[in-house]
Amino acid sequence: MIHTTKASKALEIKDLWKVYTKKDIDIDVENGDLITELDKSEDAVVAVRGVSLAARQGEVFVIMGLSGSGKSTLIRCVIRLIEPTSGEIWVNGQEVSSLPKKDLTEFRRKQIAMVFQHYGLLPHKTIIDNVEFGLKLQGISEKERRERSNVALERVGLKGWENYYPSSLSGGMRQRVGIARALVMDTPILLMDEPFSGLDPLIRREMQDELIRLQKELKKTIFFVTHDLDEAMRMGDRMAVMKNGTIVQMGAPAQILANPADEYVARFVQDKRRQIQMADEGAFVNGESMDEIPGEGVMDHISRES
Ligand SMILES: Nc1ncnc2c1ncn2[C@@H]1O[C@H](COP(=O)(O)OP(=O)(O)OP(=O)(O)O)[C@@H](O)[C@H]1O
Repeated sequence: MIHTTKASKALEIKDLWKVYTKKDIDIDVENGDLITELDKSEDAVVAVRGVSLAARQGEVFVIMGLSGSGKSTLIRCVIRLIEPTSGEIWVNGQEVSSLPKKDLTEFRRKQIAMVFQHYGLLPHKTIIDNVEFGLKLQGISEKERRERSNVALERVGLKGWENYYPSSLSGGMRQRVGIARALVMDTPILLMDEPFSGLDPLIRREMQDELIRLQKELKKTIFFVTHDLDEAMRMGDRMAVMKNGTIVQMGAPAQILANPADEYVARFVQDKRRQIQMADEGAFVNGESMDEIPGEGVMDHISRES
């Protein structure tokens, strides 16, 4: 069961704003007139506007939205790869937003590992060297590095591939290395920015299953960005839908599907609702039994709502 006490919040974002500006200017986000000005200006982009959310320990929290809605900016602000304009970020009781720069490396090392869409593997290093690279930077002994990297590679199903180079691996396998590289750091939180977007649909599905399996085993808190509703529904315990820098709806995927808050969300979910309605009538979609489609209990919600 998921508890909602303060202590169970692994990651909390409070009223976060990010305004990209060409010039270095002070921005008071409370000043509505200024924000309206900036929205019109060609010299600024208000990418995230007043986002608040909390991911609970051990849950997969998905951020979904169309391209340009602010997902990547938000997830990068969490580890301050991008500096927020204002707002607070709390990770396991620590305020990240006010950490001095010198303490950021230590914070990232202990708390959060990130997996990107483009795996970012070092082409001239072997798979095992890629996986243990972060540990090496931390000065961990070679013996421990090897042991931990072997465990991580085994977890993602790449035992036996230690001494190959990234160029010998398929896209799916490279992303497994990306995940192993994050797991080996042994952080309680994983940030994943469209990690499976570049993969073929079948491989993507396989990777989603793999991550769900790993999640059950390791119980990490995962903050997962995607623009794909199917993926959001498969992966997410809860999800937030972003539009133009704000969260327009947040909740369990089944609830959102059943009761979209506005037209934007409704457009996202309409195909899925149709699929589920067809499944209820015993249909198959894309050759797949609809039993495979996640969101148990959704039809109950839908029929109650419609
Ligand atoms: N470095 C930057 N400088 C200026 N504007 C930026 C910068 N990075 C992103 N933006 C703008 O901020 C807005 C949000 O972009 P962001 O990449 O966070 O959205 P996204 O939902 O992740 O989109 P995508 O899925 O395409 O990556 C967009 O209008 C984008 O053009």
